[in-house]
Amino acid sequence: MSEQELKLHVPAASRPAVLREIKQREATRIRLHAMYFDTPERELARARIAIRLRQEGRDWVQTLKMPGINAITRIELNHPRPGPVLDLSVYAGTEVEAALVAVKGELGLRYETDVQRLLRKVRTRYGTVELAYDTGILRAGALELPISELEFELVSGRPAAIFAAARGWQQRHALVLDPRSKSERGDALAQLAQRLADADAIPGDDLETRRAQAIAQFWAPRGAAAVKLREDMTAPQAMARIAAECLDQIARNASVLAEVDTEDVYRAGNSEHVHQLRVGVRRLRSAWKLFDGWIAPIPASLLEGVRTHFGAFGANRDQDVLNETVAPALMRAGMPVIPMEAAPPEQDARSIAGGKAFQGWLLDLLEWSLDVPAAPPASDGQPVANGTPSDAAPEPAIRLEGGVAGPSVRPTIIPMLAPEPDPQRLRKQLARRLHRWHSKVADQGTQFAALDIPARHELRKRGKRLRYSLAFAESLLPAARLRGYRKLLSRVQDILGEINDLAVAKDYYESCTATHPQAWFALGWISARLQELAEDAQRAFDDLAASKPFWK
Ligand SMILES: O=P(O)(O)OP(=O)(O)OP(=O)(O)O
Repeated sequence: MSEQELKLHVPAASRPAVLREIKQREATRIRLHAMYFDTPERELARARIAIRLRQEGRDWVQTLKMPGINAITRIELNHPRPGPVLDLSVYAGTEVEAALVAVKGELGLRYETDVQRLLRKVRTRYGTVELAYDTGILRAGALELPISELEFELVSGRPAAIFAAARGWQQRHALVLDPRSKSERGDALAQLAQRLADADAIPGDDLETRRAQAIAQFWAPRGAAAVKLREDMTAPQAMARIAAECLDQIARNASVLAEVDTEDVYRAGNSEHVHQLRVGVRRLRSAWKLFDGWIAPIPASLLEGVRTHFGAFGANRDQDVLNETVAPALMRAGMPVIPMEAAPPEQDARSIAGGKAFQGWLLDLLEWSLDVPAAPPASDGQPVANGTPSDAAPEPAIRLEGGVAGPSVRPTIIPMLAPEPDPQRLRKQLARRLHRWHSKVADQGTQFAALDIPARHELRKRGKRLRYSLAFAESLLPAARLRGYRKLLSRVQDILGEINDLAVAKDYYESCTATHPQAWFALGWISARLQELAEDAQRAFDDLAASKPFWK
């Protein structure tokens, strides 16, 4: 059995209004106390399995959950139990038997949840959704985290029903998408409890620092993860897989920035989360370009949202780079202190990340990514590129035409068998496009010294797009050739990145020379460094242009 569900965090300020709205219609209240099990080595969590025993009112239910085919689907096996007795024999002969037989360690209680759940059904035109508003505690050892979330589970109809319901609640109450299940949070909390216990066990006066490091690790930024594509995937399927990965990176960093676990207690979000969120957005935009023409055009609202939000986070990022990278380098080089801060960006990262506009965009993106539409057939009747709409009628194999004026009716004959798709189509398409992109970057790059600033900026963006896209296609391309190429490309990117940071800093220091003459020091230093970097960039591009082809 599988469940389709979306979860939104309810910030403290929104709780009274959410509660009021839930109670407007008849709602059922139930107390849920769940115990989750794993081995000391976290073998179940590593296999992405969660097993719990839960007291639901008076009943006991044993549940196993695993990830399903997409971000909102999970496989769920439920077994009523007479009491708090975990019975693994119920999984004999099921799809999880092999995974459980492989578990070596002894299962034990690892973390618990204690939740008050309010349940209510909502009907939308796409189907019925059950709302569950959970408030309570997640506990692992001596550590606790609050639970405050609204879940939307599909009861009947299409997944669009989940989004139709969730969108309204999200916009009315400023809710925040949180991709983590309770079990994922619980497992991470249990690991933190263990790390803190380990830190305490080692004597030394840096105990506080070690504890602080362990705590910060719990909310560590979510970097880019590898994507595995299969040769037999269609372009929309491949795009969906890539989009899921990018969205996860964006949403997880955003939820830390929105302080979903830490409101008013501890500041978990920092500049690295902003950076990684933006990396996620850039990867997504690169993928959109990579699949351009092979999938249906990206909806205008998604494109517009990406521009606005990326820009807003970008202003925060620029300031972070200035404060954390460029200014310290200038101080090291001897610049006298400038007693002035750059003006803060219009909106800080935390309020953008938790804001209704950005969170609404995330929901739209999630819904789109679950079922990426294929490219519409071109006017000649052929699907564009890799677009193979599954529900479209097959193209006619024979057209009967005749008569001077042409027949009034054109009968269509559908072939008995659809033509066999090329099993390597996706790989070939990707290799061809990446090759083209490489040629363009290499051609422009070898002229680097002669390019003006906007052209260099454009080239940097192309380089990034190529790098992220290569990473997406990596599982289908020859690994050994790719390794060398990737190194050359990231060398180019590092240099261009520094050039970009300095260009931003230059604008800032130029703006303050009148009031702070020390800024002249910064400008002199920056221009000398930019000169060096331009020479490095030229060399790096020449090496890239001379590299062995990665696409063959
Ligand atoms: O009640 P469920 O089965 O939806 O499960 P949950 O206690 O909400 O946990 P999760 O965050 O894993 O869906």
